[in-house]
Amino acid sequence: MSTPASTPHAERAEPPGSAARARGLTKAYGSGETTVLALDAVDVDIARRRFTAVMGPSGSGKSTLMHTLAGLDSVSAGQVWLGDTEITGLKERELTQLRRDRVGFMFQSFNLIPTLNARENITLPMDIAGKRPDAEWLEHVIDTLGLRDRLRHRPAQLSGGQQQRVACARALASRPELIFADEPTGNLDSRAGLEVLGFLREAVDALGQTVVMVTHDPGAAAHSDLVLFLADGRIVDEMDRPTAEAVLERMKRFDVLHGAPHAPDGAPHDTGAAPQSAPDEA
Ligand SMILES: Nc1ncnc2c1ncn2[C@@H]1O[C@H](COP(=O)(O)OP(=O)(O)OP(=O)(O)O)[C@@H](O)[C@H]1O
Repeated sequence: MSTPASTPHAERAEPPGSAARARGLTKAYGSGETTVLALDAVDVDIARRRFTAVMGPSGSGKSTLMHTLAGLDSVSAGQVWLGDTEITGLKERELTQLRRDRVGFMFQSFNLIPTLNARENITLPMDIAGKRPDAEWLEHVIDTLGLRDRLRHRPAQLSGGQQQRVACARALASRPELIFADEPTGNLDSRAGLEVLGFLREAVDALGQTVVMVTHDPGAAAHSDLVLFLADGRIVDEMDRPTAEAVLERMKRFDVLHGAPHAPDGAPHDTGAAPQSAPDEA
């Protein structure tokens, strides 16, 4: 692993401020009586070079928040900026180009191409865009993710964790301003999951990237710098320097509020926590 001082990134000065920002971000699905308000006037700032986790009960709007911040989904009202560029109102073509240039994505399914080897998968988005990778940066990402001796392997010849590392390298390869990760450890065993979280952490600490991760796992959220908690389409709380225990306790308060019909073992949680009258409004 490289130290921050030795990275090519370290010399690159970035403007301070937010990597992404939203004001009054509202997303409604459907119309009339069947309208679902997935996001309800959300204000959020995603700080540069930080690892932000997004948590909340099922249906609270986590994926919708990520998709609208990334410009993958339109908004019903409000404004979204990626860096200094307001993306709400951009035409689809401009948006596609902006996403391609400035955003990296990691999803639960790695979406690797089976017939391409690891290196080809990593550079595929840039190849499609007709862009040449920054060679120094690419080699640095490959070494940081420990993929040097796996570059000629095809996905089927790699473990799940290695495949996810390739997906991580692919998200980093174009040196995006912002990486969105949706449940990136969801399909992995705990060891491989920890590896991926370590690499996302490394991407922030050593490579100076900005990461936003949606997760259901308090242990995964504990790798972040800041956890945003969503409930019913609103950011209702946040936690700096989270621990798994503190995040779990906070999540249990949602269970109390929502009746927790589906704990992992099929039984409601016995939280022992006092019911809250209302979540803390941020
Ligand atoms: N395409 C859609 N059409 C209609 N309703 C939708 C659509 N996508 C999401 N919703 C609704 O919007 C709300 C927020 O959904 P979202 O997927 O953002 O929640 P989430 O917190 O990511 O949930 P989970 O943890 O279960 O993945 C939910 O009530 C959901 O049913």
